[in-house]
Amino acid sequence: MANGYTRCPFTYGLFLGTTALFLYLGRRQKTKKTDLPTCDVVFVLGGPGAGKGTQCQLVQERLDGWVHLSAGDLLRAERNYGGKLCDLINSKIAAGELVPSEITCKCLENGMARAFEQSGVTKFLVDGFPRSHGNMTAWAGTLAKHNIKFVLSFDCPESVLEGRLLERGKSSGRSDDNIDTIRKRFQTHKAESLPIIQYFENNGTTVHTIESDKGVEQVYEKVVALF
Ligand SMILES: Nc1ncnc2c1ncn2[C@@H]1O[C@H](COP(=O)(O)OP(=O)(O)OP(=O)(O)O)[C@@H](O)[C@H]1O
Ligand SMILES: O=c1ccn([C@@H]2O[C@H](COP(=O)(O)O)[C@@H](O)[C@H]2O)c(=O)[nH]1
Ligand SMILES: [Mg+2]
Repeated sequence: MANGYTRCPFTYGLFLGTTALFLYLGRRQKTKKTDLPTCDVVFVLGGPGAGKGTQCQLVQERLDGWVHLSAGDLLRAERNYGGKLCDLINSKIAAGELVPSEITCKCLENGMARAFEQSGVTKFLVDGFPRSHGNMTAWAGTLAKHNIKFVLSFDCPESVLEGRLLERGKSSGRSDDNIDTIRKRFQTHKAESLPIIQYFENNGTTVHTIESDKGVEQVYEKVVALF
């Protein structure tokens, strides 16, 4: 039987689109927190497989108050949620390229807000961000009030990184832990992320560089001395 929607597919499409947008925004609203206070932030950088996640986890477990937020993990969670950003995030990660900065910053902002809401924490190890000048600009737009204590940069030869990621790829299930994407991630790191270290050094933010081709506990000894 014909009704208004079958008679006018455009109106029907508009109705569906608007409903989907409201549902999406409604879901986002639940995780949005507007009264996040000024927080302490340490940016943890380094090539793919440099040990950012491993060391941040140790700091979170062993030092009081610090919370690990991996930009990559937050993006993977957003992708897995399956919202309208899913395909874009998925394709960028699988290609070893960077996700648009506004999306990453929104994920970080929501992640910080959630952690604050849950346990009142205000000290964050931001792992794997910023990775480009665009990331820096987006951070300055919405997250500038936070206090960047210092940058922790892990340095490790590419041959070691490649071996670690291939090994991790046997069980990680990550779409980017395969040799082609690993090499693309190295390129992205050199072209877009390494210049950010230089940027911090030139602009008065302290950068601590630690060689991470040592054992996990040896690296941790150097890391913990900075806190
Ligand atoms: N110091 C280390 N010595 C040997 N293996 C390590 C060391 N640190 C981390 N690893 C291993 O290397 C792999 C990559 O480590 P991790 O996930 O911490 O790196 P990451 O910098 O977060 O990488 P990505 O950028 O891909 O997320 C993991 O399998 C981890 O167990
Ligand atoms: O700030 C960021 C962090 C990550 N990405 C994308 O995610 C993958 C995986 O990041 P890991 O830190 O290795 O978990 C990365 O290759 C990018 O595609 C990003 O775009 N911006
Ligand atoms: Mg990681």
